[in-house]
Amino acid sequence: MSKQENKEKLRVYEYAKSLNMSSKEIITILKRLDIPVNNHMSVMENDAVARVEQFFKDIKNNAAAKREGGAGAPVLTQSIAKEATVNHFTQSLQVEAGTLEGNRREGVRPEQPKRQDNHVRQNRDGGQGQSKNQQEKQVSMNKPTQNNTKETQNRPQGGHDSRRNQQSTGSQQGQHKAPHQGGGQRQQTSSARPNPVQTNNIAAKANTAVVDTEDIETPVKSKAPKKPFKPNQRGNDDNNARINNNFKNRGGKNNRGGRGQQAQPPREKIDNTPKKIIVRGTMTVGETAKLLHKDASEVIKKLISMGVMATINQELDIDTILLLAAEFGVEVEVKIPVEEDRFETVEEVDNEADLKERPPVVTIMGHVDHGKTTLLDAIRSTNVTSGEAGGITQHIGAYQVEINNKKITFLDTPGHEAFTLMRARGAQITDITIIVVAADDGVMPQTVEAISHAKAAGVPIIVAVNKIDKPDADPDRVKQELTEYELVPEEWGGDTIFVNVSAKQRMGLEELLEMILLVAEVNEFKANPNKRARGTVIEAELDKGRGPVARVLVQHGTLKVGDAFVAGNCFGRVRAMVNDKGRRLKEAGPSTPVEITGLTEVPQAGDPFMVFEDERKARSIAEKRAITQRQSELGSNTRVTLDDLFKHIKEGEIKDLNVIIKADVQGSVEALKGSLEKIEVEGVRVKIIHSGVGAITESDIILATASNAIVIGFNVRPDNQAKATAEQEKVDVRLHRVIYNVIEEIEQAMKGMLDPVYKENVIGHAEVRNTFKISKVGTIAGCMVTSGKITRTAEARLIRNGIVIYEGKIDTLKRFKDDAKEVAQGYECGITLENYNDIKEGDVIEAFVMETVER
Ligand SMILES: Nc1nc2c(ncn2[C@@H]2O[C@H](COP(=O)(O)OP(=O)(O)OP(=O)(O)O)[C@@H](O)[C@H]2O)c(=O)[nH]1
Repeated sequence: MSKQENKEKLRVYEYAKSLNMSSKEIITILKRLDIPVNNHMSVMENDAVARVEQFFKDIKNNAAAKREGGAGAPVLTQSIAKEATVNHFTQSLQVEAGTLEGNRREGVRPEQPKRQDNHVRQNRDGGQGQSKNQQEKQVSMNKPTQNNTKETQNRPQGGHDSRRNQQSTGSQQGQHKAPHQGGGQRQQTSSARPNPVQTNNIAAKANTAVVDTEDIETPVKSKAPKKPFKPNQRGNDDNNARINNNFKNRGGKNNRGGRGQQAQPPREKIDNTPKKIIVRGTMTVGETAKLLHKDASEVIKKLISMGVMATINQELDIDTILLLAAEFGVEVEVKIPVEEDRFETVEEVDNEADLKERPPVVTIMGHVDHGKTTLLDAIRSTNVTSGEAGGITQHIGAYQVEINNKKITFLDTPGHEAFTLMRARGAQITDITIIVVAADDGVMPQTVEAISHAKAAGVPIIVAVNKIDKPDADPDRVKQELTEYELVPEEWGGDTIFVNVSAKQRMGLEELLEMILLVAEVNEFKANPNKRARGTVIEAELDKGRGPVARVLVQHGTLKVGDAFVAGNCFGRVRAMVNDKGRRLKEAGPSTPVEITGLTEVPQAGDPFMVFEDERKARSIAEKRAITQRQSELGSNTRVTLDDLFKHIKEGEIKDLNVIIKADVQGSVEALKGSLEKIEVEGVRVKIIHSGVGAITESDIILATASNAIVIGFNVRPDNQAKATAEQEKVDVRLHRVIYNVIEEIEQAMKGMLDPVYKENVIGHAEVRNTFKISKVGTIAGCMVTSGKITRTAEARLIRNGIVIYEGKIDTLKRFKDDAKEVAQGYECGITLENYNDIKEGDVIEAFVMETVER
């Protein structure tokens, strides 16, 4: 048999290791199954493996049958039944182990290996003349080690199958006759291993009749043997736990008397199995065993009986842990830790059945003086007179009105800056936007901005054409103008709702409110009121009398007085809660704006808000958030820039490149829009989220921040405020004067080919003093370096009478006969130019390098 073949055989110790069992156990099973086996080095035939596996299956089925027999019994009873099966199995192993050991001691071997094998083996083991038993015992002292585990881990489960297959193709004859032949490198490593035998451990081992030959190949010292063995001592680590268990399974010290024929029942073990464990995620078998107060081997056996072949370091998923714990009769509480300090990112999925309709949250936006504030006031007062009586209207950042027994929440701060600032802070609180356009003024720059902001946020738009009471009001003109921005009225075949109103005369307000309800109905805004509250801070301030005050929009769940909460980096407990009518509330459900007191500090508008179980928890989360924020402020920006655009595209983070265009004239805006929208690279397109004429303003930058956009300025510059904000928010602003350059830059960036900008750097000059023509080499210029230096890798230009007559690379650079990397000023050198020979005395060679410049 060749060495190669030998290596490919599956041996008992390898198979045992793959199951995280000892060779001894496998040998015992093999014998029990009447399969001829000598020792750990015996080759496992296909058939043998199959039969051992069948043996395990039988045990499993047996256990399952027992379980079924006891169906209906509580888990604990079932697991006891199961335990009995395993114990039975262990006991039978013990009996056989005892017999085997007895045989060994008497020098009886089931099958004597060839004498030569022994000889080979002894030589391999260092030729120390030890008897086989001794060697095995000593080897077993070098008990489980990380290497051992690693080996087990590295070998894929069922890895022996492949070996088995290989075996079947090779010669199978004589395997039993010469089990020790070959052995390969691993065996040799074992011989090189120091053998720090601990006498007391030898004694322990001898007593316990353990011959864990599986570790023969582990060339690592083990810590385990250093500890004197105590039968019931639990190992400090899983490896130790396994060793101890091995000892226990074989009877331990107390088995001394019965060694040979009889196995004593296992020592009575104090059952310290916990009633309940808390699981916070996947765990390894070893970790699970520790948590269950079990030996790893016990857990592994249990897993085998459940049909799971696992090694000590194998990860168990939560489902398996749950089943396993049930097998041991242990209750499990699964607590998956969420990143609570980033609670705004945690999406809570509610059952459809728990979701209840909630009032829509509406923001009013539009151009200056088009009547936003007047409209908000009109709606509020309309409702106060027609709706709830009493209460002093409070400004709490938002208010609710009721129409047709349905509520609508209006955010009190009109304007898209506030809206987008909120959005930039991650708060999505608006469900519907109302764009107010004065009928006498028409669409103005901020109208367009407002539309862009609403669209970027993906919020439905209702157009309120205001000031229709004015004599020069022309609502149709407004409709006409808005078609350019894809806001087409329904009567013209579009899907945008237009309502004519007069905020001042309070005309059309009811219709506007009804339309809001209609849009809300279509969009089905819902939330689960029966859970802890989550929302957003709309405003906050420090009140002289009441301390920090936050106006909060509850978005999910119900906020109650007494609730502990986190708002941004602040925390508190709801001391008092007031609504927009000045009424004290005990509870506030979804879409309700409330003013709360009980904070320790003042949060910021747009901060996320969430209730936690107690104030201590809230405090710790707020503190963590403060630290994280400080770190992220120090850290790098995550905004899209053209320079890292390709990376984002590649990583699939970007599907659209959001762009804001500002130009000097409308014509340029249109030209740029048209060309940029045509660009498509790898499925990524340019999306113009806003465009306009005029300087780049802070509002543009805020929109870019909220929408992760880049800003292109064409013949315009950012104003000072915008510049400062762009720098602070790290928004990529590109300024251009040539349309072609804009398009090329964007296209290249999307293709990941944004070429670095190069700058030429002249590093030196050399004057040609002589020329030599050499066949096959060409013209060598004998030069004197007159300034700087000439380097071998530089590019060169040949200058004759001030005119560049050639530009190319330096081919060779020599000092005398030797190649030189560089030659400095004042030294002579020989230079040849790549593919150029027409060099004349008096020419000047200018050396330069191209350097990349940071953009
Ligand atoms: N005739 C008439 N005037 C109106 C109407 N609505 C608002 N106005 C007037 O238009 C002017 C501007 O109204 P505001 O409500 O302050 O407009 P705004 O959009 O809130 O303005 P900013 O807060 O500056 O952005 C005021 O003088 C209002 O009285 C209306 O329906 N009809």
